[in-house]
Amino acid sequence: MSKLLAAAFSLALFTDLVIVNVLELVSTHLRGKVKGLDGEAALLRQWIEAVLRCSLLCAMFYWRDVRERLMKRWVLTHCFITPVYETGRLTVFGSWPLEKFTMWLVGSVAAALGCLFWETLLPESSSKENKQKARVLFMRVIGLYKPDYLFLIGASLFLALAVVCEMFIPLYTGKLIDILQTEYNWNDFFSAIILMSVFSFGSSFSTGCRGGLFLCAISRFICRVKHQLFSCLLKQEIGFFETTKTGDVTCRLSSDTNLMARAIALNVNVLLRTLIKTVGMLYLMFSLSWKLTVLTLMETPLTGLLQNIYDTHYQRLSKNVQDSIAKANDAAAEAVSSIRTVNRFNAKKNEKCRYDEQLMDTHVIKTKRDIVRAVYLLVRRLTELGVKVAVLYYGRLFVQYRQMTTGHLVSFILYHSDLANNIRTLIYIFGDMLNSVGAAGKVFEYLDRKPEIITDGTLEPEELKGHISFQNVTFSYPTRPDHKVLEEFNLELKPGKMTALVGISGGGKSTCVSLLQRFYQPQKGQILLDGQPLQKYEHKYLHSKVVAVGQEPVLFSGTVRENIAYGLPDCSLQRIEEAACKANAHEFICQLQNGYDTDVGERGTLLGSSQKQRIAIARALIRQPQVILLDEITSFLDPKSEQMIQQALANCPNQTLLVIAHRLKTIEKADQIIVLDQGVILEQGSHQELMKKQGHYYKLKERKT
Ligand SMILES: Nc1ncnc2c1ncn2[C@@H]1O[C@H](COP(=O)(O)OP(=O)(O)OP(=O)(O)O)[C@@H](O)[C@H]1O
Repeated sequence: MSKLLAAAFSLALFTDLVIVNVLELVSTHLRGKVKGLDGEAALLRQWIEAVLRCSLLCAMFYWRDVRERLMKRWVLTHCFITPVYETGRLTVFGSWPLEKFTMWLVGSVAAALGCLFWETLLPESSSKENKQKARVLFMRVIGLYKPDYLFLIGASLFLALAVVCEMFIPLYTGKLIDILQTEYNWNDFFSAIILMSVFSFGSSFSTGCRGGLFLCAISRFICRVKHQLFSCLLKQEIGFFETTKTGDVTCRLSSDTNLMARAIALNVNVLLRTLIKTVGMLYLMFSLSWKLTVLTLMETPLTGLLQNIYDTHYQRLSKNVQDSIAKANDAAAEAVSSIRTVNRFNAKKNEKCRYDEQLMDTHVIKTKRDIVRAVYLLVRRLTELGVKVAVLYYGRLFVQYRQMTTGHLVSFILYHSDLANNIRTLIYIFGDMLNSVGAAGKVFEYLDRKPEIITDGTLEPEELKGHISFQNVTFSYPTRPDHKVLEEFNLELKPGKMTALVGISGGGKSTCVSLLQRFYQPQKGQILLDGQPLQKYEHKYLHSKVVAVGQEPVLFSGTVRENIAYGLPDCSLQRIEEAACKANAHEFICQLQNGYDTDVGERGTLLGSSQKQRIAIARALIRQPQVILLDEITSFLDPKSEQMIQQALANCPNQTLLVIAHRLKTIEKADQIIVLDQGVILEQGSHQELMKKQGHYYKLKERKT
């Protein structure tokens, strides 16, 4: 593509050179002599020539795609740069022409640089699709701001007022200088002072009001969006959280929602202020001296190009610095968390070296980043200085030739120092707004996401037997779609009976429990509860009738009472105590310092494993479930604690129990034992039957004892 572009560029350049020569010959032939570039007639001829060259080049080359549009931009600039320059030069300086072909060459280079500048500065402009997307997102964010429109309108009005007041201050400073230079009368002096004070007060007052209103709107917006986003996230299926990194989710909730709010409120605020100020200042500067204004504007493209190049490099290096710091932190954290292993292998020196290397890496990248910043600042300051010197030089000349007063020059200089900052802000804010809109895109992605597991079931029968049957279930996890954990799997859990799932690790036992809780949806087949597919049951009802207790139950920081009644806000203490009694937990809870009001600590760290398990069982039993799923709940317990849990389970004789256990001793009393391997049932029967058979169960039992 770039080769094609270079060829097209060279061909166009060559063709143009030919056209220019032919036009020159024709013109010489018609007039009989070569005309210089001075004078209005020559200027008119240049404009006509430019139109002719441009039309001929456009007719010869047919430009379609983005890159070729770049050529079109170049041809337009290339053809018209000379007449535009000449028009400006003749108006400002009178006469001072360049030689014809030097001018052509300068024009070509300037046009190429201009196009390059455009491409580098505004690369997004070439992608219509991106622009369209950004616009749609922008409008959606505006829509979300609807409840805060009053705040935003008020803030915008104050903003406009503040900017207008601010703009007049330099003008009156200049006026004051002019008044002081002449034989002034006190009236003029005082009225100028009063006006300046009014503008200063108006500007500060409006800025304060504007800031307050904007911040209020932003804060309300962020709260609303975070609430919506969090509700949407909670509705998503478990598979979503497995395929999405936790960091991504928290990032959407924290920084992206903030960025999104900034996209409209703060950025629009800054954009509006800078835009009004820039336009107003340009107007006032033009009225003070249009020649000096044109001179100062020459700095703009250069500043833009510089800022863009700097931003690209600085952002890349900043990201590298962040990555490198993260690596250094990881190295330190790993060494500290595994300090026993480090000591055991006497690897302190190695760890020190590893950490030092990472620190050195960070230092090198940081130095590179700082050099880039220093060079940028140097070039920027030099450019600013150059323009300032030019403004002062020409300003002095204009004052000398009485084309402007000293006061006007002072006002102009005050505006000029602000103008450069404003233009830089305008360039920066454009990129920042696209970034923020990008963040909004990510937030909307989550807000719009429909959970893959639909929870619109309505069945809520008063009586439930707890008869479960897996019918030809085929399932693979969303993170590993090619690995079938269950294939054409069939299983029956009889009501009021205890079924035990045993087998070697990875056989698919816990997967059955997850499917019964509807954490995932099987790809094929169905799971029936009392003859009805699980999805037909009302979501909350299902989760109160089918409950699970895991190997390491998670308790939340709060009291014992809050943990048992988790998710049941209006539960009475009597119900809580009943559940605790059934779970064999009441006794130990009463012995705790504050009984049911004892704090369990973060994730229940203040309780022992068996105590946590029994609270988790109480939390399950309080819902009066009909199906209880127990996934290796006694694995880590000592025999006494295990016995307590067994007693607790004996208190639920009418429930359907599905027990997963590695300690086969705990499930000997089960009504049926199922041996599972690679998602396939190898054997099933009672303990006695399976022992008699001397098959897989027998071997497992032998291995474990
Ligand atoms: N969330 C998950 N995402 C992807 N694969 C998973 C996930 N959970 C389990 N697996 C895989 O599914 C298969 C069955 O796992 P499962 O946990 O159901 O077996 P298990 O019999 O309960 O094993 P264990 O006794 O070790 O708990 C294994 O190959 C496992 O690696």
